[in-house]
Amino acid sequence: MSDATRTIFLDDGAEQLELQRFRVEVIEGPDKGLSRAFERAELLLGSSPDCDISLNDPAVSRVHAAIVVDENGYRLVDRGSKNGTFVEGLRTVDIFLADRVRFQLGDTTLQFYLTDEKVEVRFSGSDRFGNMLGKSRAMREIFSILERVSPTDATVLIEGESGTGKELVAEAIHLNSPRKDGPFIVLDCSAIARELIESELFGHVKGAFTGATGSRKGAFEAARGGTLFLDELGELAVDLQPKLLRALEKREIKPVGSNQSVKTDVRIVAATNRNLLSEVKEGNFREDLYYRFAVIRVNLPPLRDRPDDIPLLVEHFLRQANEMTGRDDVDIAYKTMEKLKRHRWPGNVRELKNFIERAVLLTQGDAIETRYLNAGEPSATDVPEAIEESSLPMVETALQENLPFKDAKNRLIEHFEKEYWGRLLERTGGNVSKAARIAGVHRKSVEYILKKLDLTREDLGIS
Ligand SMILES: Nc1ncnc2c1ncn2[C@@H]1O[C@H](COP(=O)(O)OP(=O)(O)OP(=O)(O)O)[C@@H](O)[C@H]1O
Repeated sequence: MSDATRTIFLDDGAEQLELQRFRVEVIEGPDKGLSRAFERAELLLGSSPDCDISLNDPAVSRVHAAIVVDENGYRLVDRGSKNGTFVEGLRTVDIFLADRVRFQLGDTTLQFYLTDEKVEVRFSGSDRFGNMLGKSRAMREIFSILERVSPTDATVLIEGESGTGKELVAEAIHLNSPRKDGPFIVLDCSAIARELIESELFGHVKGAFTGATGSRKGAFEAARGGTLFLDELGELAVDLQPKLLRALEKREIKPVGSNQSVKTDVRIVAATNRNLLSEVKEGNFREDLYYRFAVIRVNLPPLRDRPDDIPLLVEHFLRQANEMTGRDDVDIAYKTMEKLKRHRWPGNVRELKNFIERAVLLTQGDAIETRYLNAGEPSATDVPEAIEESSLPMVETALQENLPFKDAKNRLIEHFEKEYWGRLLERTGGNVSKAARIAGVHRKSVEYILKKLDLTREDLGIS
């Protein structure tokens, strides 16, 4: 056990890690002079703006290495970087750090310092918060924060890549707050036309603009007594930001076209998959508004950084998929689970959930297979030419309609599935069992897919 850290087990099953605050400084390289102190159980170093120490060094990988703290001490762990992590000229994968140790990532040299200040980090004793599951230390640290902040009225900012569970966290905060019997209103700042967003947020009075034939309540009013979840906050137009700031600070709003203020009664939770601090630096997001939101920040790590959560999630989604498809026999082999733990999951938990659902549908035996899993992130060369060509017009339309990426992708997949099953059933003369055999899926799955795609026998020309 290290002198600088120790874990205490608390009565409610929670753990508390006592550690010495530490500092990392760039000694050599493009970011020379950069120095930051931390009191966290894990932090990331790399060239991605989402890393805790973000380096402008082209020889550094996006997520290059991590500093992980536990009761054994402070470890420097290489995260599969291209050019390696070095200590004293030796390439290292996982090494304990002591005060003043220097290490090298790409062309950057950094130094680790322990400060005299002691801090405590808590991990929940539970592997769920609301409908959110997770047993990794990173998630249990987040659950512990959520357990403490949910019952208050504090504004919370949830950050994380697409599919990491931001909306689920927002919902769980609401359901664990005294406002749980009030409304939970979601406003996706990226999905509303620029000229309508002010009225969507604050409402409008009759005649406020052309087409405003009556007055209408906005999201702040609709969420009265409950929680307002502002999704994709980073997409909010800069000229609307001062109005939102005013609404948060004064706790009052002015509907468009009215000069009377109305007192609000909402708890605000916001989410973003952009790094808002970089948006502040780029001038796309107001600094004062950022700090108004950043009082409590919850940063959901990508799934690839918490493989310990995968078995729990897989079992949960497997149960759901078995129920949904009316099958109760599909299971998972140990080796398959290990493969899933190593996969990179660029679409995070959403992708894992979809994968399990698809795998259950397509599996003929009683164990899910990984042959439907891409080995890595899909690249342009993975796309067969014919699909590439036929999907182009849909991509064009989606871009013209400003459709969010997720919706555009789902539309494309749905289109493909309809075409695929339509043509296959045409070939088999409407024989579902034969189509299932050719496609290599269970007959029940085909019936489920047809129902899901809303394809009737008539559409398919089956008599
Ligand atoms: N920890 C978790 N436990 C159980 N289900 C999860 C977890 N995280 C995410 N999910 C599920 O994954 C899917 C995606 O989650 P969610 O929509 O909350 O992600 P998001 O971060 O808001 O995504 P986006 O930024 O694309 O809107 C949902 O079906 C959600 O229920």
